[in-house]
Amino acid sequence: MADTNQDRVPTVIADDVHIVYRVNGGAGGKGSATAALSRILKGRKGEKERGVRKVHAVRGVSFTAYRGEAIGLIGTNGSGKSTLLRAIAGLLPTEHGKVYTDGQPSLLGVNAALMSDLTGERNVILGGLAMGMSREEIKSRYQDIVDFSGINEKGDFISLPMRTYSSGMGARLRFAIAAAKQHDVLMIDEALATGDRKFQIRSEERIRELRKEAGTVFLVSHSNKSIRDTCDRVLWLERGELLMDGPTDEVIKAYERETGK
Ligand SMILES: Nc1ncnc2c1ncn2[C@@H]1O[C@H](COP(=O)(O)OP(=O)(O)OP(=O)(O)O)[C@@H](O)[C@H]1O
Repeated sequence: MADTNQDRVPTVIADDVHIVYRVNGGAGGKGSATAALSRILKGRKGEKERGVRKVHAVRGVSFTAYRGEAIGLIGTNGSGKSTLLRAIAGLLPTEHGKVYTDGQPSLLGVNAALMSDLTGERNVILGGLAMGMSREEIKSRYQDIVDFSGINEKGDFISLPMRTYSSGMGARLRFAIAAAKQHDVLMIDEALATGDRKFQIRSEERIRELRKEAGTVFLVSHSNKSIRDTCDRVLWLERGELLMDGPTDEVIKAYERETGK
């Protein structure tokens, strides 16, 4: 983090953000056919009685992220990390509060949709086009993307359909595609956890480069080591609330004390 606010350019401002999921048929037995039938017989009633359950996943989170920062998101399972990232990416509406972003944030999750029946090669092209790269740009970066992914280290896998890849190989290719482009705000959800150690080191290096190129990087990870190696600031979420926001070392130490991890 820079020392003063003066030269810092904000890239993401979250202002009292609340995210609520609505789940149909979430309450015990309410998704069953008999429950549906009894609802029809009873007539239309309030949301709760129709079996819509609300999950308040993010509760009043506020922070400002600046250009050049790499920010880690930590917290135990279900604490709201992925939900917050998806809201920043504009994929989820806020119930209350607002998210302001400078430029288009890109969310890279291990579940990012690539086409499993198409070859790795076709997916590199499609992924590049989906990120707004031109065909020429993709062509000129193609080899770098394949080399970075390491997919071809053990043979010519890039010309095979992606369904033949292991989950780690798929995640590496997704990361390599996303990292080929300079992003204003790049958000990475657990991508590093799926690669092997060699690939993790390579991707951590790339995250550092992306930061230098003036973007902001968010990283969700359960690996405190990955967070320590790549981030200078950490947001700790618990039950949807922001428990701590500060320098990596301070926050991770407090987190480790609390969770014993
Ligand atoms: N699509 C959804 N519909 C309903 N509830 C959801 C949905 N996705 C997440 N949730 C709920 O929102 C809360 C936060 O989930 P989220 O995935 O954001 O947590 P997380 O911190 O990323 O967890 P993890 O570390 O396990 O990946 C949880 O209670 C979860 O059950």
